[in-house]
Amino acid sequence: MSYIHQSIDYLKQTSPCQSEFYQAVEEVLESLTPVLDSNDRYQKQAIIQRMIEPERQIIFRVPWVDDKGDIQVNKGYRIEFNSALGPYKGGLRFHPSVNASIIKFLGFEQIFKNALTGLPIGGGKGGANFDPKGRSDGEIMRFCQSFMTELYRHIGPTTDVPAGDIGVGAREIGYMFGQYKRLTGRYEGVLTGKSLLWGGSLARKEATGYGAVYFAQYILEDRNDTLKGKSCLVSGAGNVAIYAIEKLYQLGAVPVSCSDSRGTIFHETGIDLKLLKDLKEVCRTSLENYINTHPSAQYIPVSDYPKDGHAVWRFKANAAFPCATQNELTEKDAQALISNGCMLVCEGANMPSTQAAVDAFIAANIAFGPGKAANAGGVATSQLEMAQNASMQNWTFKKVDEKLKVIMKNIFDAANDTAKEYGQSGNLVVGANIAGFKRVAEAMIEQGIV
Ligand SMILES: NC(=O)C1=CN([C@@H]2O[C@H](COP(=O)(O)OP(=O)(O)OC[C@H]3O[C@@H](n4cnc5c(N)ncnc54)[C@H](OP(=O)(O)O)[C@@H]3O)[C@@H](O)[C@H]2O)C=CC1
Ligand SMILES: O=C(O)CCC(=O)C(=O)O
Repeated sequence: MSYIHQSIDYLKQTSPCQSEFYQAVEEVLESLTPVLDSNDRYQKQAIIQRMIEPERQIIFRVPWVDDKGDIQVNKGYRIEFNSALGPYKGGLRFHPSVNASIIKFLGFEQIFKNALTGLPIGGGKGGANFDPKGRSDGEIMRFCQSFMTELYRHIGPTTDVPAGDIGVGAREIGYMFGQYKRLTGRYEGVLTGKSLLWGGSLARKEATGYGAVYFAQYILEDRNDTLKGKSCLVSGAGNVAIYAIEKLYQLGAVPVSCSDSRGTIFHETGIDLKLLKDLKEVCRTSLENYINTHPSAQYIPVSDYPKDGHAVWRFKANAAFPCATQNELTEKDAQALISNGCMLVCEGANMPSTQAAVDAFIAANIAFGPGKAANAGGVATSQLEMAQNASMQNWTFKKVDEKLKVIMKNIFDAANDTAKEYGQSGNLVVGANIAGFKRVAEAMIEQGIV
């Protein structure tokens, strides 16, 4: 049995029932075969065994009182996965589906993503199985305060710096920061994605979506093409999807869809971005309401989705940007996109395509930007927020956006050049995994057996 398969077997025995985590690990390890075969230092140093085991896993009770006076209890997580390159860095997800498998897959992806940015940040992730939907502002605040009442002792501006993810935006970061400050008496850059009024960075809110579209632009540039005039399917209707749509418009593309957990909107003439922001950022309501303003758009409720996939990917378009959640794009969806002439898929979300879908894209020579490279603009800009906090500066939007573009170009070049170096030209999955891995592995070797 190969070294890689032994490692995966070991993982399955020691961390049972964590399918998303195995999926993320298998995808990375399979790409590393040529590196491991050509360099036995990594095997001698047990780099893979060390990399797939988090440095620290913190799991805690989050008790809080709802508006009816009833006591609720949730499960909180912070997985401090790898600090070879810097303080643990990665978001917090509040969603009822959160469990150890999901947080570990996200934390594992974060190690390589953060390495690709070239910035001094290690990988971590956290969250809770808390469902913010339908909760009042007071309930959200009490939950966030209770969550931070345990988390605060594990984090710090030079040790572990959480941020947002699904279900965690500026409001939740605000409540958590307030509680951290109250508990520690310190006003410091311990969280990113903060409000612009008190320590946030301009362009952080936009960075993941914008970054994914810049990444798509660099892929196309390399193929002597552009986004101009291209129809684009986008899934999701949250932070990443909204700002991907905004940047697509700015670059002359036509985003024609968005989706939330209840349904999909397809609007052939282009998504009404102002309305989308109003529905999701201001009213926090369902996309169903979109068709009240645009009766010519189509709304497909989840109950009408194909059994083996997501309605959004069954429409015809030139490009696709999955920006909602993991495994939202199946093999059948990939086949539908390919047969409808889609030529680019760029992942704004973390691991949105199943492994079979990724294999189908690579086999069909579709330009494919994997999430850990394409959506790294968010965490990279979080590091720019940390740099501004540490130096007590506020940079302009233009300055941050310019840095973001350069970082995304560097990530594209690193993944593209590494793919070529290992004889897999154009395969950015292999290129990103190897480039990220080597940076972390070399740092781990230099730091000894820890
Ligand atoms: N925010 C960031 O900076 C970064 C985020 N990411 C990744 O991007 C993705 C989206 O995150 P973000 O936009 O921040 O999150 P948000 O909470 O802002 O938005 C998530 C969107 O996806 C929809 N969604 C979530 N879960 C499901 C599900 N199970 N089925 C269908 N739709 C779903 C939500 O629907 P509804 O509106 O109904 O809740 C919402 O529209 C995630 O994979 C995240 O890990 C990656 C890098 C950075
Ligand atoms: O901004 C950050 O620190 C984290 C972003 C994130 O969670 C991610 O890249 O998936």
